[in-house]
Amino acid sequence: MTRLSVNINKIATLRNSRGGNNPDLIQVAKDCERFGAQGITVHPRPDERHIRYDDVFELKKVVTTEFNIEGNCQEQKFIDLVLANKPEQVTLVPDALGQITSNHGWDTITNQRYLHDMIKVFKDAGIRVSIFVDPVIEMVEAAATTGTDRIELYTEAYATHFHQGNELAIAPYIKAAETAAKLGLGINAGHDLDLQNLQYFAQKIPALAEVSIGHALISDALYYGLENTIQMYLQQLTNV
Ligand SMILES: CC(=O)[C@@H](O)[C@H](O)COP(=O)(O)O
Ligand SMILES: NCC(=O)COP(=O)(O)O
Repeated sequence: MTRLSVNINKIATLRNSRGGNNPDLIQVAKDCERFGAQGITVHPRPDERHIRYDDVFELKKVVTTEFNIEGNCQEQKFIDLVLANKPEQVTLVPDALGQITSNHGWDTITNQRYLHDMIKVFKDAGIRVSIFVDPVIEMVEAAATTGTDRIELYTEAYATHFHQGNELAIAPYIKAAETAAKLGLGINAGHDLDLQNLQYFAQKIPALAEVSIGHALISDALYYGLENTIQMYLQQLTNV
């Protein structure tokens, strides 16, 4: 069954908006796992707009499922943070500093040598590596020679077109996943997945190991409550 990793960036956004510790990020992470989350994902960005570097050290102490740290390894501070905390997984994302959110995968062809060397650093530390890629066959093929354990398919395009009624938007993701599986790569996915588009995606993508979901899930929790919401997302991943 595809694992659900809850991205708690937006809990930190709410906390930081008033400068205190409410909501308590660490307690929310523990509660997410208690409610059924099979992983906790965070994406500390250099401007610490939501997840702060210090949060990662505190989360490492309490996360008992799978801890997934996302970020741009072109920042030395990120490399040091990951190596100091040794999460189960690091997901390398090529975000520029000023981006409002992640909006593209790696060019695994032009960054082949760089990614190969960076991935080795994390794998030598015993950390599983996933790299964020667009559903483009050539990018998936080049990902396979970087040494990465997994790819994370960037799903914004799927999510956007799905909401416009275009289920054909899944096609490039199926081809990318089939190529990844043939090349021995694990398959994760994330960005803009939600209660409406998740089940169809999970049904169509072979061997989908993990989805990391944050923005929509935390937004849904405002209406349904966090425990209910996590259960609703898990339900979408059951028997697909
Ligand atoms: C890599 C990705 O698509 C998301 O995990 C990203 O972490 C979202 O970042 P924000 O929560 O800052 O939008
Ligand atoms: N890697 C995707 C992730 O962690 C959460 O993305 P989103 O659900 O906040 O768009």
